[in-house]
Amino acid sequence: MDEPVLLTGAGGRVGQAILRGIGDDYEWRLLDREPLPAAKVPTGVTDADRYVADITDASAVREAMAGVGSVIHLAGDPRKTAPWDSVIRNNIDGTQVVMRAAADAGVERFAFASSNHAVGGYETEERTPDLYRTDDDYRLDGTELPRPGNLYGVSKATGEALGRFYHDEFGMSVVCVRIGNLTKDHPPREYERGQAMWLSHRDCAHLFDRCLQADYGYEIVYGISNNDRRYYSIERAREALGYDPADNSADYTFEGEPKTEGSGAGGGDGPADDGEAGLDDGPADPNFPTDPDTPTDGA
Ligand SMILES: NC(=O)C1=CN([C@@H]2O[C@H](COP(=O)(O)OP(=O)(O)OC[C@H]3O[C@@H](n4cnc5c(N)ncnc54)[C@H](O)[C@@H]3O)[C@@H](O)[C@H]2O)C=CC1
Ligand SMILES: O=C1O[C@H](COP(=O)(O)O)[C@@H](O)[C@H](O)[C@H]1O
Repeated sequence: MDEPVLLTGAGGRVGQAILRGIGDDYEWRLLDREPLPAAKVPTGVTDADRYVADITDASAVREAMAGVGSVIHLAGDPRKTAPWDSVIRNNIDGTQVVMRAAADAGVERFAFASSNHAVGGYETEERTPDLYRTDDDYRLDGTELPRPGNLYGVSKATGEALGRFYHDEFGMSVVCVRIGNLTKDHPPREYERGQAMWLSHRDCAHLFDRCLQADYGYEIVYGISNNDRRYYSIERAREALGYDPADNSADYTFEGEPKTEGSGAGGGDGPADDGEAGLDDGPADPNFPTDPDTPTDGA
């Protein structure tokens, strides 16, 4: 696959985890409404391949989309407390603009950053906190109906429905990745839910790499590491995409320290953050105030 890959939201946490892991493997078009500092851009990406644009700007998105073979669409408001006006604009309208431009440009593969919050409503009082524990065998596998627990989750479920539409009507291959909780170097600290849905940086890069390589029609998969604690199945991601995660939150203490000194996470494969030097995390989007109850440590 030699055509460029458009990455929206390239300057954010997920975008940087992807670029740190597979930044040298593709010809990128990077789009973000915030200008990307050099430290966030892989070597080899020219100024001409960097787009400072809002995803609701259809003509700017079409310009960035010209000649693109695949899209990873991350840009949006990531806050679970995001108000309706923001999710309507950034997550729903923005996703419609990006998917429409992709379908019109004949894009082959489209990976959409959905979220655990599209199904947060399954975490009922009766099921929690047992759900987050190793000995509980309840699993969501992507075939269940969306059950958002907030308006942000509604916007992600809507993005999944838009993907279904663009697959059925335009033949575009679409994978919706219900991302869990991405943190760098270690799972979320002292947070059972977060440890059950941890996605390490290297597993994140590997998963989106598979989204760019595999053959699929329309898929909904869960984007978490190979955690012992889990209530999301990763079987569909394995089968449909060839996802083979390396990390497991069980390799860390509840406080986030590696259990085996010197081995890092993943059973001796080196530290979980084994990405390229030169790219930094940077702040999350300055336009969106941080969720008051979201741990930002290590993200
Ligand atoms: N970080 C996580 O653990 C999870 C993230 N996600 C989803 O993954 C995607 C990326 O999330 P993060 O990287 O954590 O967020 P982030 O806030 O760190 O990055 C988002 C990036 O998108 C850009 N952006 C936002 N709205 C835009 C717009 N209208 N036009 C152009 N650029 C825009 C921002 O400038 C920022 O660089 C989001 O869609 C989020 O909902 C889903 C589940 C978990
Ligand atoms: O969709 C998202 O989910 C993660 C995990 O949710 P949380 O409620 O356990 O914090 C969140 O950290 C991230 O900001 C959000 O985009």
